[in-house]
Amino acid sequence: MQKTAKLALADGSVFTGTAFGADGEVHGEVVFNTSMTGYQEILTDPSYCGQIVTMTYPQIGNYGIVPEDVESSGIALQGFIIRELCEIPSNYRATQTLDEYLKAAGVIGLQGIDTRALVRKIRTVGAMTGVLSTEDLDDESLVKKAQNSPQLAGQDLVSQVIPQSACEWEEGLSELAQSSSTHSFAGNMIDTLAENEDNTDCDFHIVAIDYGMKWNIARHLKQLGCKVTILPGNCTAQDVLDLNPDGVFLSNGPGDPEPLTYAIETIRGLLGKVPIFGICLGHQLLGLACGCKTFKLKFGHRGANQPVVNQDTGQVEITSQNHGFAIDPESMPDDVEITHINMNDNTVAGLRHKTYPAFSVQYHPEASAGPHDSHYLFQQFFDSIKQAQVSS
Ligand SMILES: NC(=O)CC[C@H](N)C(=O)O
Repeated sequence: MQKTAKLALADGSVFTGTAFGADGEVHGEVVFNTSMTGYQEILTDPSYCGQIVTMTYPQIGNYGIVPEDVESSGIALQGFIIRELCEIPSNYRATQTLDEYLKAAGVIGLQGIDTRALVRKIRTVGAMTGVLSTEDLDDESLVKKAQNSPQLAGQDLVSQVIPQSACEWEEGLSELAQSSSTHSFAGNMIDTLAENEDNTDCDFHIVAIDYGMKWNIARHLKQLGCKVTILPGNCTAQDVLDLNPDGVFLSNGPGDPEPLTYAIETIRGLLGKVPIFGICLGHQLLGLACGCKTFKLKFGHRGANQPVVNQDTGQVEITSQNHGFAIDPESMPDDVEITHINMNDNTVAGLRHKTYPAFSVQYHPEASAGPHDSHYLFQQFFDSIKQAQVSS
């Protein structure tokens, strides 16, 4: 029998549809993702912690759930909203339906609402707090709860998703990922996998600081031929330096970067001592450590076809993105420069320190899901480590 579920937003609107996945009630910031595929990678991306995610693509679940395609050990997002759930997936790799997966993970799903209307509202008003419930179906009560839910800005959500302890990461890219990368159409980009042949003579040690890292990033770092040690996002600069790394990677992660003062302090303690590469939250934290400020975007960038222009080459990369905050270009000190710009709204998509070997991007070169145009950034990190060894 079909069960009703409702989404109420802080602006007073209520969307009524059908429940799938688990029962219950959650609150979070309601955001949308425009990717046509990749719902499993989105569900398991820890950067969505604290958010209720709506997919704009109209049918979700049609290729089921594949155990090898997860990006972390669980689901950190609060709730999942779609137009239509596919109940009979068609995929030889799938072992479960999306409905079964969300039920087992205790995540509430809502389907059958007008997701276009919801997305247009978010685009007009901005990302808002909302409540998703299968228990309380009273509109007035739900709207009140949505209005009283905590705002995402100002919270430290990283502490909810960082690993408990350090570990060594051993897994490279899967055969499937390698073959799809080799056959990608990013013809004029440096092919990371082909370049790896040259990396085998270098025994570099990369420390990846994990603020809620997507596993495909760790796989890419391993694929460079490096030893990869993962440290929890609350580590100190001394913890990192004690491992004597050749390079430090700063991961993606959830929420507002500004309250993460411990992470900013750690990065300040590493700047100039070791080459640094940051992705998404890692990019924002590197910017903050260099003296930049961040601000909240109206509704963020979440999707797999965000065009970014590389300021060095003039080439456009089609990128995978998931962020709600960005670096304020006005706040950029003289020793930091912009390397990439988002072509949709001209926001900062990449930066580099002018004297220290440190660079970062606001988007996701590891894709998962998304295009492979930006894989070259991993090799760029490797090359910056090599360069630092030569000049030291
Ligand atoms: N994917 C990420 O690392 C997201 C960064 C940050 N939480 C933001 O929303 O802007």
